[in-house]
Parts: sequence; structure tokens; C-alpha cells
Amino acid sequence: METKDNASGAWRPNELAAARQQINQIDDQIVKLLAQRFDAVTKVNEAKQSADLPVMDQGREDQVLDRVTNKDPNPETHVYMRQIFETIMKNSRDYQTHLTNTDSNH
Ligand SMILES: C=C(O[C@@H]1C=C(C(=O)O)C=C[C@H]1O)C(=O)O
Repeated sequence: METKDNASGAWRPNELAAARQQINQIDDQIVKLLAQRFDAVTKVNEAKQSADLPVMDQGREDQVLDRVTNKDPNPETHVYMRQIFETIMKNSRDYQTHLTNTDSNH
């Protein structure tokens, strides 16, 4: 992606549109991957329900946060990556609670 291009250093409108287009494409991939993650979460939830384990597993969440943060190549965004995954896992837990509450077997 090109950076600033005109004399004042501002982005030109077509560059802004192109960058937003790139963001749209990335967002599409993120949604697909998150849908797959939620699907995997349903399987974890079923296993935990059968074993009578709680939804929250702080040790596992700490592991996930360390793992994904270390995969981020930009150290400046580690803090934001961590917050994003904290939010993803909070929603994963909320989804599991919803699944358990709407489970026809209980
Ligand atoms: C999915 C799980 O349930 C919760 C959500 C997690 C996640 O979304 O990664 C991790 C740990 C648990 O607090 C799990 O136990 O693996």
C-alpha cells in the first residue's frame, strides 16, 4: 500500500478508498475465521458440559493471550492484540453460557 502522496503529505481520496477496501477484505476474512472459532467453541463447550467443567478457564485464557501476542510481529500493537483477544474470549464465554441456557437437554 502506498503512503502519503501529495505535497502536503495528506492521503488522496483514492488512496483512502483503497485502504478501506483492503480493510473490508481483511474484515471479511476475520468474520469467516471468527465464525470457525465460534464453531470450535461449541465443541469445547459440549466436552466441558459432559465433564461438568466450568465455562471459564483462566489458565487456558492466559495461554491463549501469551500465544497470540507473541505471534504479532509488531511489538507496538501487542497491547491491542491482547485486548482484542480478551474481548474474543469474553464473547466466547458469553456464547457458551447462551448455548448452555438454550440447550434442549437440560
Ligand atoms: C473455549 C473455552 O472456554 C473459555 C473460552 C476460551 C476461548 O475462547 O479461547 C478459553 C478458555 C475458557 O475461558 C475453553 O475452555 O477452551
